[in-house]
Amino acid sequence: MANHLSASSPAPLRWLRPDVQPSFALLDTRELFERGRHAGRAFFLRTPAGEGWESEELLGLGCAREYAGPGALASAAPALQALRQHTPALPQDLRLLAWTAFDPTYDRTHDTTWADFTPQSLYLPELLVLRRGDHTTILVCAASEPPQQVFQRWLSVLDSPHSAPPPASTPASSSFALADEHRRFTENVAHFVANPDLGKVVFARRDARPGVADARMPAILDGLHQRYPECAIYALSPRHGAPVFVGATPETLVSARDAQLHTMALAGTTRGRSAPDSPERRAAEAALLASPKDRDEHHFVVDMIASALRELGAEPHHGDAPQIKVLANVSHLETPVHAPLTPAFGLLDALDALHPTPAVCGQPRDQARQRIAQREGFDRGLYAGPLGTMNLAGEGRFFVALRCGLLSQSGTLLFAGAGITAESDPQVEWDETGAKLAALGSVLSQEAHP
Ligand SMILES: C=C(O[C@@H]1C=C(C(=O)O)C=C[C@H]1O)C(=O)O
Repeated sequence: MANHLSASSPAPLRWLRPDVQPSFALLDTRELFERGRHAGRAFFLRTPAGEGWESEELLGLGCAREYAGPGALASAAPALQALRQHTPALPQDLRLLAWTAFDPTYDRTHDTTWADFTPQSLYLPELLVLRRGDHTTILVCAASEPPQQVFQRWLSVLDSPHSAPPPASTPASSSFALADEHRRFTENVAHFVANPDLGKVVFARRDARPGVADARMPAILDGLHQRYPECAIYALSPRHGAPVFVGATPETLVSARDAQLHTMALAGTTRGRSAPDSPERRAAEAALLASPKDRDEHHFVVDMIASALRELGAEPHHGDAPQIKVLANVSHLETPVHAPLTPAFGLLDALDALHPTPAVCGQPRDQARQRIAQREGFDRGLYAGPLGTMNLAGEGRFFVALRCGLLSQSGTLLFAGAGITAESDPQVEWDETGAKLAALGSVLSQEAHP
């Protein structure tokens, strides 16, 4: 179970690097996620090569130590330093896994969709499996039990293909009138356009899909990877039997590696209604590059990222004009932003300063976040929040959890949003969210009729 530690009580951690490759090391990481999630917390992340990183697959099972609750990420640095001091020779390749809700202060009283997910967590899993090409690293961390015992426990879970099905989980969509979704979203957009009192606001909406059979999880993760090879594919189940938050995101929130910080502005979207590289998609991308509405929407994000980094003491660099990021379902405007890291700030400081960018929230940020909480009508939970991993040297990669859904046996709740400015058209924005929902939606439909 998780133990909540403050920096002042840094109990030493025990760890183990098994010297024999266990039998499960031969199995697909997605299959291990499926087996492991029936026994405890499970986190899967497949990241593409880029920003100085090789592509890798990571699986974290269980939780040996957790820093949870408000400000968990922002205030973690001293706690981690204490942990390193009190646990000699902690391996550098150990990973902390983390997520933050889009709005950790959102009042969940009337919306229990995300009840299983603590709004913020930074934690060390009990079992970490890291795969890069043919190379697999396995690390075990233990808070109180001997690490060998923790390892044996996970071995017996992972060696058995017949994991017990989870108990019936909270029906993800039960408390919502999804029928109202179109009316609420388009009214929100129309209302904003009639009185554009902010530069930009991002409104989201949901959709539901039927449940998928339990054992289909590995196939869903594989389907996402096949269709979105340039995206980070993620799945998180916070405890035994909880719903699984799953998605394929194209958006890096922040990455720190080799003294360089990387982030991006990703905003401005075209559906193209056709395959990447088709003449029709190319024409839509040219129109996107020339669209003042999309360029405006994009520039809010570039400007905010650059000024947030400058406030941290960084010197950000980026190109003058956006490029096109092509995905199977949509194309986006993208501006990569880089900055040398300095001793004055680290990855978690940058994450705290950048989230939420106007790509998922709006500008000015606080007013936009308030507007979303007042008008959107549901808890975004982890949708549009940061999700990623970091090593103990402070290098890591965090993504914006987009193109996602909350899967339970009773159904899947999908989430997507669109940047709204004074020039927005409600139905066009609705259609854009439809194309974004299809990222996971199309893979789920394939899985329903394999
Ligand atoms: C909000 C989402 O996507 C974000 C909004 C975009 C836009 O408005 O054009 C584009 C990329 C993302 O930064 C989403 O996928 O739900």
